[in-house]
Order: sequence, then C-alpha cells, then structure tokens
Amino acid sequence: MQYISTRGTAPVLNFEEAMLSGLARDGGLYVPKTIPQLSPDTISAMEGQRYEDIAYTVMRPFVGDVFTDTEFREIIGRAYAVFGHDARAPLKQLDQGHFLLELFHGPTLAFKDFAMQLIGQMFQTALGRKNERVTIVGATSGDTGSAAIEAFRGLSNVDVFIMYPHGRISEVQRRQMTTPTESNVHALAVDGDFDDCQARLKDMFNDFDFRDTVRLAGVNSINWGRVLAQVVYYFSAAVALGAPHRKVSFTVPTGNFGDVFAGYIAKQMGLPIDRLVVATNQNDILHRCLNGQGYHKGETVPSISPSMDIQVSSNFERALFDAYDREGPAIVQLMDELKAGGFDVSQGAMQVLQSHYTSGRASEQETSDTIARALKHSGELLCPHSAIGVKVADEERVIGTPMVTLATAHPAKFPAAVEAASGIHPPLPARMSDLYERSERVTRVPNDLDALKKHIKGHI
Ligand SMILES: Cc1ncc(COP(=O)(O)O)c(C=O)c1O
Ligand SMILES: N[C@@H](CCOP(=O)(O)O)C(=O)O
Repeated sequence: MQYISTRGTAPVLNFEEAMLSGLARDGGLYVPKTIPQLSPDTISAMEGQRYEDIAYTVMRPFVGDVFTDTEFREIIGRAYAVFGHDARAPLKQLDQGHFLLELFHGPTLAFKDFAMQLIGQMFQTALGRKNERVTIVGATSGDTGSAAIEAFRGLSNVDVFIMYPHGRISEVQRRQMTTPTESNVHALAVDGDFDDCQARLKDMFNDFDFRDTVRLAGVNSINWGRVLAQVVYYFSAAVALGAPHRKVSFTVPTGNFGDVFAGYIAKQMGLPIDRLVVATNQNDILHRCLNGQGYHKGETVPSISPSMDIQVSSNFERALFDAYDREGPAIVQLMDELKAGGFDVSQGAMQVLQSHYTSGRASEQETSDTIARALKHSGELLCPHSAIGVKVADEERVIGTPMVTLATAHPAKFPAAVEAASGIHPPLPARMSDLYERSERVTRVPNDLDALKKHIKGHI
C-alpha cells in the first residue's frame, strides 16, 4: 500500500513511513493511493465478531507488509485490552431508529483512545525493532493530548510534547495532561487557541532542520494511522444494525474532520453509508462551507464543547483532495488562500462534497437543551459534543434508515457544562477519582515558533 500527499510533491511512502513521518514534506497530508474494497460477504461476516477481529479485517489491507499478521493481531489485542467495555464501542438505542455509538470507554474517556492506543502499540513495535527514538509533538483542544499522553507515557523511545490552548479546555482535560509524572511527558499551555497550536505544529514539520534534528513525529490526525483506526467503528456499528443488507447513516460531532473523514473512508471501502452528517458547534465554518458559503475563517469563540472550537479543520484538506479529483496543485492554491483568510470551493468540488456530507450546527443553548432533553427522554447523560451530534442527527435523520450518532466523550470530562444543563454532576470513574488532588506540571509558553522549538530542544 502506497501513501501520497494531498499536495502532490512529497515522496510516496509505505504505511510505516507515513505513520512515523506525520506531515508530508510538501506540507500536505498523506492518504492511501487507492482505497481497498471489502466485499459484501466480508462485511456480512463481521456480524457477531469481536471488535478486535473487525479491526483486523478493516485495517489489514492499509498496513501492507509492515507488520506480520501475528504482529498486527497482537498490536490490536493490546490496544483494546485496556478498554472498560467488552464491546469496545457499544451501541445504545436513544429513540426509534436513533442510536448512540459510545466511544468513551477507553482510558481517557474520549474517542481518541481508539486510535491513540493503537498508534502507541504500532510506534512501539516499529521503533523498537529499529532501535530509534522520536519526539512526538501534538496540538490539542483537549482530548487528543490526554489520549496521546496516556498512550506514550513512560515509553523509552519517545518524548511527547502536547500544546493546548491556555484556559480553553476543561479542567479534567487539563489535569489528564498535567498530572502524569513520567519524565517523557511535557504539557505546554500555549497563549492562543487550538488553531494557533495546530499551526505551530505544522510550522515545526515544515522546518526541516528542526524536524530532522529532533526526529519529529505526529499523533494528531495529520497521521494517517489515526484516521485508519477510526474507520473500524463505522463498520462495527453499521454491521450491528444490518449492513451490508441495509444502509445506515452517521452523525459526527466535528472539529478537525478526522472522525467524519474516517466514515467517508468506510463508505469508500464498500460500507453502505447513506448520510454522513457533519455536526458543528457555534464555530460552524464547516457547516457554512458545506452549505455553499465558502471556507472563510472567523474568530474562534470559546464554547461549552471546547474540543470542537476549531476554524482550520486539518482533515478537510483530505476531503478537498478527493473533491478536486486528487489534484495536488489545486489543494496548494486553496491552502495558500486559507492562510490569507479563506477560499471558495469550485462548483464541481462542492457537488462532490455535498454528495457525501450534509451538515448542521448547534448553538450553546441548543446544546444545553439537548443534554437536558436526552436525559429526560432516554435517561442518557451526554457530553456537550455528543449532544451537538444528537441535536443535528434529530434534524437530519430519515424514517427507515437507522441513524447512529457518535458519542465522542464521556460527560465526566465536561462536568461544569453537563451539570449546568442537567443538574447532574457526572462522576469520574473510580480509577480517576483523585484527579483533582494530583499535582500538576505544565509550562506556559507564548504562541511563538522559536520559543516552542527552543523549549522542545531543551527538554529532549
Ligand atoms: C469530544 C470530541 N468530539 C468531537 C471532536 C471532533 O472530532 P474531529 O476533530 O475528528 O472532527 C473532538 C476533537 O477532535 C473531540 O475531542
Ligand atoms: N479535538 C481535537 C483536536 C485535534 O484533533 P486531531 O484529531 O487532529 O488530533 C482534540 O481533542 O485535541
């Protein structure tokens, strides 16, 4: 399996190289050259299988000969053994025809654990046999960072630096990143928003001297391995609801577009997905774009769903690449325009995007109202991100086609917003009950590339 860049001029890599190198050297994102197909019989055979077996079938064709069959099965086994639910990603019925896919049973209580635990295992195997060391730098609006730290803490061949926007994430998210005591973990509170953190991360990748000196690696959804691991639960959920004999729709709370893009990949592989619905908060640049208003940056307004406070949605580049017939130069031009504020999508590309994605948004009040309503009607306590999904899914679902809303985080990660909306203070699981008593270790840093690079170089 070969991986090519969305900007068209970076070297073609295999899975391991793409996974370990992060951003392509032309500034683009790696995508598979071709998308493997799974036949209806193969999909049908997933019914009743363990999550780990479905994961193996779905991901194996993307990995090529980088891991042996046994190695890859063991990697998957170790990744999901730490989950707190036997089904890994259980489905719950919310209403007639509307299901919740609970993706928060991993160690840090958000969907990021599905990919990060797997990547942690893959990095360990790949780096261990080469006896190499890398510096992971990540940008987070709260959940990627905690999942990455959990997956990589204490590993001898990795240092992990996570940049988060100072004051713009929940206290639980912050404490998950600042309380680990392992010396290879470094939490950095950046004076800026998530887009600033992600922009500085991409600047570091585009500085080849720095990148090569520290042996930079990425675990954001820049990394194809992250997207790949997220494809699996679309299969497990759809098959449980009757696929491939029946179409299923998904609504995905969206920020950096990695999760919903994973759904698109599942569809390209042959999973009969009817609608892929992009659900945004008040930072609704994706919703506006998918409704034909162009992709134009505004100010990021902090919300009660902080993980989705994003304007520069990294993986939208992968969606645009396909919508523009995989023409690298078109993507280079759009990304140049984005640096200056935004771009309009051509009519042809818009038609392609709209043939795959629909969208909706939820205001702050609508998010809180949905938390209260879901609790009253179905007994389900939702996190604000999942509530945005449920609100938009209710507007977009069609009678006769099951709708699955991705519940992307546990309500206990956002206790203040959940309590304000529902009157219930969601408790943390027992294993985290002393989170508020643990001491924190974090460095405040300016939103400045040189300062960040200096800090990282000085701490590896
Ligand atoms: C809880 C939660 N929900 C939804 C999202 C949005 O996911 P994506 O960035 O893949 O669109 C995020 C952040 O990525 C998140 O942490
Ligand atoms: N919401 C994310 C933002 C980063 O997304 P990623 O999927 O590219 O890692 C977060 O929680 O950090």
